[in-house]
Amino acid sequence: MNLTQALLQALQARGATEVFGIPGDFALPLFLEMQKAAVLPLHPLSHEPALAFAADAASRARGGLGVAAVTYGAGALNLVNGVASAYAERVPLVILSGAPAAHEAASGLMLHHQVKSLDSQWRIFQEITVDQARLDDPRTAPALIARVLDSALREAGPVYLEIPRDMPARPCEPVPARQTRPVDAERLAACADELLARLRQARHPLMLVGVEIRRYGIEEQVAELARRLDIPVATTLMGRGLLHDAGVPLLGTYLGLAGDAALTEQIESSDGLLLLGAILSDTNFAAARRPINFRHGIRVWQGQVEMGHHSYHDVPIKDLVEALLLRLLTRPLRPAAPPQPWPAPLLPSADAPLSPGAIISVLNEFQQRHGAMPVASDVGDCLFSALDLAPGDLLAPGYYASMGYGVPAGLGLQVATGRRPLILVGDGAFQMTGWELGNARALGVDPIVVVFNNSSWEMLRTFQPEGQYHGRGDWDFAAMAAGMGGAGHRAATVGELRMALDQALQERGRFQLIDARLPAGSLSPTLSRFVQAVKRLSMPED
Ligand SMILES: Cc1ncc(Cc2c([C@H](C)O)sc(CCOP(=O)(O)OP(=O)(O)O)c2C)c(N)n1
Ligand SMILES: [Mg+2]
Repeated sequence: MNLTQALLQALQARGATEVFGIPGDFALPLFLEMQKAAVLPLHPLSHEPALAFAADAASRARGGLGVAAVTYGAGALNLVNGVASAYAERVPLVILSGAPAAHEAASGLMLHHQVKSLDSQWRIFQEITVDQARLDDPRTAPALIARVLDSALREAGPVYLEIPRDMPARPCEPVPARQTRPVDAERLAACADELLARLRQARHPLMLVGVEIRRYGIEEQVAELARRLDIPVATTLMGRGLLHDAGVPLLGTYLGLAGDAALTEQIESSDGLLLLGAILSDTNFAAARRPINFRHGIRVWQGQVEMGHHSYHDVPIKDLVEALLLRLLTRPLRPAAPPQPWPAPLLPSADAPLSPGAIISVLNEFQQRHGAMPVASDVGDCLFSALDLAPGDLLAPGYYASMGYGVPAGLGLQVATGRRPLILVGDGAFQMTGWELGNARALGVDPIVVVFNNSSWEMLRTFQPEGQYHGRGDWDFAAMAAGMGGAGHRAATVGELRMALDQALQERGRFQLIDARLPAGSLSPTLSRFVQAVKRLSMPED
């Protein structure tokens, strides 16, 4: 066995099902050994930012590790934004970067792709990953790989492996199997007992769930916990789509002033708010009608459990939920609530012009007729619109909010799960990474893409109408599809969009690109409310 085979087997054992990559001379030996090993399929894309987004989505959609492989310097540094997104969004991504061989590093010459020093790249990735290792000795490589990959899964974050180009073919021992750290049983018991006591004392307990319950694969257990606690559940913006088919009475998504007023009141007035795996971010809580006093609640995040003025450390969320369930065995289990039928969307008339809201109504009606599809959304008003989609699988960088995520994420989702996705993307974001659709044929995937085309960076114009630089011009995206191996559709009315979606669904084997033409200035209802909320919050109370 060589180092590459050992590495790939360890990745596969920890849930990876593919590698997205773009080689370069410092990574060619690694790519050739990956090809020879044939442990994981190797999927090239066109630009490194897409590698990170595709691997991110693969991990979110199926669980386990996502993997992106690049060359040193120009390749790896092109990946930085996507890795930073995975760090912020808590995604276990593995970056494999080629690097100069030991004798090259010792040559004393400035090497091509080098920045300030040969360690510059290492230092940059230290800042955006939870663990790193340089595999420059086959004797230490197995233990280093095991430690770093286990860090990615334990902390739900990206990790960095630097592989000098004289190492991939070196003989190497297998990588040890995954090790999970023992949890202090006494601390776990004390924490679970106090948490339940606080919930029992509360008159209006409520559970607000976030991304960690997906990252640690505990959605089913959390649904059972909600049933046994017999308390209502809501999701944060980032947690939208969680528990949607878990048979719990979901109240909806908390959006503060930008969301449902009754739900906002119920959450902000709860005297026993259990924040389970949710990040305390502005996207989740900035639009609060009144600041939530988390001291009165319980916050479970990144292995910490905060209650009142004290916290328990090293209490993994998965172990905590299991401990709580064990303490609730005596309570009658409520039968799983039937999934709530999503209200039949009221479709505007067929000749009505499109708006973000109308697009969502058509998509909800389309999915009601043909079955739910997983959704990958980019950042822009398409993401705010997506919050009005019927609850379903939704992948989006709602917190880090980098544009360019949607198309690569949809490709990664279908490669990793085989499920055909709907991709929602603005025209501005499509201009960044939409061209990766040209790889759909080679990847064997055929997503249905809806471009929210308002010829503008409309979110920015909403916040700054006086800006003269928000216009993006009239790009004919439908005409561009054929050149990339897909089918293009253009829709300006509700009827045209509905027909384009039905046609798109009928055709398999080619991606479908629907250029949904939006009148200038049309905003989704949720973004309009969000903008009003942010403006209200930024004006000091008079
Ligand atoms: C990579 C990247 N660059 C810049 C931004 C800032 C930004 C937004 C956020 C605020 O950071 S929203 C937005 C415009 C998006 O345009 P489009 O995709 O057409 O969507 P829409 O027209 O619906 O706004 C930009 C440039 C970003 N989020 N990500
Ligand atoms: Mg736009």
